Amino acid sequence: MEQTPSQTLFDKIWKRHVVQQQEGFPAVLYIDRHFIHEVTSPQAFTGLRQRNIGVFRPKQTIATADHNVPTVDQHLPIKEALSRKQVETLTKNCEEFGVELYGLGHEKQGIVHVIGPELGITQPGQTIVCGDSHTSTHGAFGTIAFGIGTSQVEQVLATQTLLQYRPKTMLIKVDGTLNKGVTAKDVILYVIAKLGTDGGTGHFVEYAGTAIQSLSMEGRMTVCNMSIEMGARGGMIAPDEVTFDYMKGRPHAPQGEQWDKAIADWKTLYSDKDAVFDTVYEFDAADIEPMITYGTNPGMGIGISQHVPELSHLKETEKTSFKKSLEYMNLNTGQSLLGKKIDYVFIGSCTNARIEDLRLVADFVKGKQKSADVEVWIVPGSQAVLRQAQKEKLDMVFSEAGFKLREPGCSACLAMNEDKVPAGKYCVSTSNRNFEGRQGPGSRTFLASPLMAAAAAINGKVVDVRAYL
Ligand SMILES: CC(C)[C@H](C(=O)O)[C@@H](O)C(=O)O
Ligand code: SF4
Repeated sequence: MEQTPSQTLFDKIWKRHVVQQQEGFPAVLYIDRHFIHEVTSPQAFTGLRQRNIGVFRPKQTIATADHNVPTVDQHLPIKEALSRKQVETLTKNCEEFGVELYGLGHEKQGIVHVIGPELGITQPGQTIVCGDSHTSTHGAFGTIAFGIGTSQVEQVLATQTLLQYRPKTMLIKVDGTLNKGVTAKDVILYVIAKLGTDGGTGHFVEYAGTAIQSLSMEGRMTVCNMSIEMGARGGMIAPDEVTFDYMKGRPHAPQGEQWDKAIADWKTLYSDKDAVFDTVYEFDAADIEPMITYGTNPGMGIGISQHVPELSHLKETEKTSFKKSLEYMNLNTGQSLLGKKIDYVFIGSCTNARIEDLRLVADFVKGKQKSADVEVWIVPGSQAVLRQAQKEKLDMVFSEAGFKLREPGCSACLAMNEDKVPAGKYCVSTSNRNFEGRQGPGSRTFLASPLMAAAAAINGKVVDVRAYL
């Protein structure tokens, strides 16, 4: 009998989902799970309506309201007109087309990439799409998960399939033990700083190696979440015991006999020993220190003991945008960020607003007080995270420290609601993007881990968290 050639994890999942493939054309790919939110779904539903067609498999689409929701007084009508309209439109569309909605006030509401995994809707081996770039988060479970545009949202609603060219594959291996104070967020900020914001272009990444395996599911989600920030189509990690333990008993996870069957299948989801990737990078965990970004893209990151690069380190073509970026941030080349005074701290987003992140922060700030000059927002990723935080009395720890625990949503990650960092102010943020104006017009963002953010909140300036552990 002919032996199956070695396959990557990506190929194994991809092949299972190809409905049709003609040479030279995109594959027709079956989609297991489709998440939607209020920003990128309205035109898709309008398109269906215009063509007089329904949602082909409504049970495979799950909706939540996250980008435009306020994070205080969620029980009241949304004040801001545009946000209110977006959320109302989503509600109407879901009702009309028979899609389950975890809307504002629903106990399962939250950021789309937080609730999918938390409810067990995201499962190893699936194909998952959403009209949102950070759909890559779900890859932490060993799925092919990626963001799509609104016209593709319409395609998936109508057919449960998508036309896709097979991307190239990339292996990013991080071996070794993470240093004290170094978290999953630092790992991915480090990788992006090394590869640049276009380092992953055209590729689907698989993260592997002992440092990646040592991460919790929350940590793995943080890593996969930011794959898109280096231009990759998505990121994935082979499922293992950590994955299965996380999945077990979740509301939508398989039960009983189905569970055993699922586990047997999920155990086959890994890249074969001799599988060939188009591109391979290897890193040593020992080289990674707590990271911080200084510029206006997530690739502009440094270890906290390092300095903003000198212009002489850059290619001629990079110099202009680099200078513009530093002007926006009001920083200088060669400068250390240590001691830089800050105004806001945002602990939230689909990168770092899971219960583990909140626990880490609470553990660090317990018995400490925030700096009087800093405003601190903690925005849980979901209602479930909020409830769990309250159950564990983390809310008390936060309020004693002067941190405000708000209600779930995307919030100041992209400031589509009222949570905006004012112009010129500095914010240490656990989110994934530091673009110009991302957290509000003129706002300045330092991306970092929840630990680094918590330490900045207490000290009122950028510090090396390792000095406080
Ligand atoms: C609004 C949405 C389309 C967008 C995305 O695709 O990522 C947002 O979630 C973001 O993080 O910028
Ligand atoms: S939390 Fe931020 S990155 Fe995540 S989906 Fe919302 S806006 Fe996008």
